Amino acid sequence: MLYLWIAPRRATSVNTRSTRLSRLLSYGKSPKSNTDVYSVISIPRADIYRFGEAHPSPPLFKDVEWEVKDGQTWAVVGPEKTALLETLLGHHRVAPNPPAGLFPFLTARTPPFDPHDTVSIVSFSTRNRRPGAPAGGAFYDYSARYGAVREEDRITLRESLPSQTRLGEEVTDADVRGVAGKLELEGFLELPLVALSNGQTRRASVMRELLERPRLLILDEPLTGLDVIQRPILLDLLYNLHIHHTPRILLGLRPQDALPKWITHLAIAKDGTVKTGLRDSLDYVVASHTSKDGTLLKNKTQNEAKRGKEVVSLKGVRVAYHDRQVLNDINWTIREGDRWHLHGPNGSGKTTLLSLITGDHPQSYVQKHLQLFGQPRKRLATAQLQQRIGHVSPELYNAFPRRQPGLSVREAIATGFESTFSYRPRTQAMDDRIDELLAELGPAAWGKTKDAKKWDEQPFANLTPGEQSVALLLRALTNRPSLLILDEVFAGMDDRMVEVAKAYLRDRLDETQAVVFVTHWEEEVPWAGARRIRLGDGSAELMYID
Ligand SMILES: Nc1ncnc2c1ncn2[C@@H]1O[C@H](COP(=O)(O)OP(=O)(O)OP(=O)(O)O)[C@@H](O)[C@H]1O
Repeated sequence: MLYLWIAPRRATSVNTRSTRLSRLLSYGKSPKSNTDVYSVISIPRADIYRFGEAHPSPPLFKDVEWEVKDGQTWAVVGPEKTALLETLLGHHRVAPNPPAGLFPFLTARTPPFDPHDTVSIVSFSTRNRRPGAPAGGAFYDYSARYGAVREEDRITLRESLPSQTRLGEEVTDADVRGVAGKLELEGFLELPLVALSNGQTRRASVMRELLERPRLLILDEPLTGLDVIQRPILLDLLYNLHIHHTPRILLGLRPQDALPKWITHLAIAKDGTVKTGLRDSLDYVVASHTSKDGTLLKNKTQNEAKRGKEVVSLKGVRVAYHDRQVLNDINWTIREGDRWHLHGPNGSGKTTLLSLITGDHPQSYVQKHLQLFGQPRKRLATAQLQQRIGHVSPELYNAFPRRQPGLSVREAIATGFESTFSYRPRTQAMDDRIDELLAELGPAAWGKTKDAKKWDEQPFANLTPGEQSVALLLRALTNRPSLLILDEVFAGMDDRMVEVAKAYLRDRLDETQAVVFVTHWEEEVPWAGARRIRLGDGSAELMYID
């Protein structure tokens, strides 16, 4: 067993504790001196196995030697980083068991802390079920946030916060305001959770964990979905928390995440090994994800004079919730063959704007000018509209059904033909199209040769998060839709999957297909000459590069 110690609940007064929580979360204090320097993480030399797998099955990692000392700042990187982080959470077996426990700083103290109570993870690589979503993996209606909020979705951010820490201490209003302020969430505390944007939701998850006051907080891919302004704010906050031990922080970073300056050490999990050491002593290069050939769009339809027919036309579009104006007077025309990069800070209204185009937003019916595929939105049934749009988004990813055993990968991809979320019988032509897409974008293309043939037969829910993202991209492509909306489409994918998907989007789409690509990472955009539309302060700014 991984966790050897059970900590007795501590009996310190609630008020003293919560005052201390507020104090420790504040900036500008020097770290407390720590004469008892314990190892934070210790794996002297061990192999790591999946639980339940009999000897002599090959280990997940062989000959791991990893020691994280107080005062060091570590990031875990590499294609197998999530498995290494899972090991810290007790999901895998460490053999032999580290004699002082995996976390000597917790277990070597008197009385010891139980890591179950004091080590937490916020993971954006394996996405969590949205609070309020049905248990058991059934599909839920992610468009609920756009209409009248239902009773069960009414829970606000403030109501979703813990009232007690992991160790039973009270979380006060001052604690909540302190953390909300640092994560720029003060203005959202009274909003229903469903109303929060993707970036706001991610910051809210970090907030919840901080209020629970773990002793070690692991953040897997914390920069996913954050805009360029929020990234340094979050990293600064994490660094300050780390040096004050409130709590200690361990980061899991994606290949394209620049290493924060304050990271001193790396653990690289790759090919069944874990290399550890000072960051400069290891051979680790951040992936650039820029287009390999760097050429501008060859597609002639980017030229204004030769642009194709209108696919979407918006004039004077507005969306407001009570006194909160989210979109104000937006004008935008998308034409056949266009490649758009839609960007803007977290909460600027990107998802809202796209939900008008996909017909998910009830206010799409009341816009003065919203023409889709040459017709007013009102004249198009939503189902008919959605069959012409291939759509990937974090909201759709989270809502996609993951019942066990549920849909197979092939069945999940096939739901794209009718833009549904449940099993539909397939024709031979549909299977042929799926085979074609699998050959170009599936496991054989990103180098997973083992079991590649059977990849599409397994349950969708069993895929890794990156593989699920690939399957949902295939789902969006099945119908050769006139409009593709790709919102954070590469989330969770590894380097190779991203390269393959980018090459496909660059070279294999039909000339007439229009694409709206949403990302906070400029380097993810597959086309060097994409048009740009930026949202901010409720309005839009257009940039054409021809
Ligand atoms: N029902 C609602 N009531 C009040 N505000 C809402 C509601 N729904 C959305 N909002 C607000 O509208 C704003 C725009 O949200 P949206 O999801 O469109 O942002 P975004 O640009 O996609 O953000 P991100 O980059 O974080 O995904 C957010 O500030 C959000 O809190």
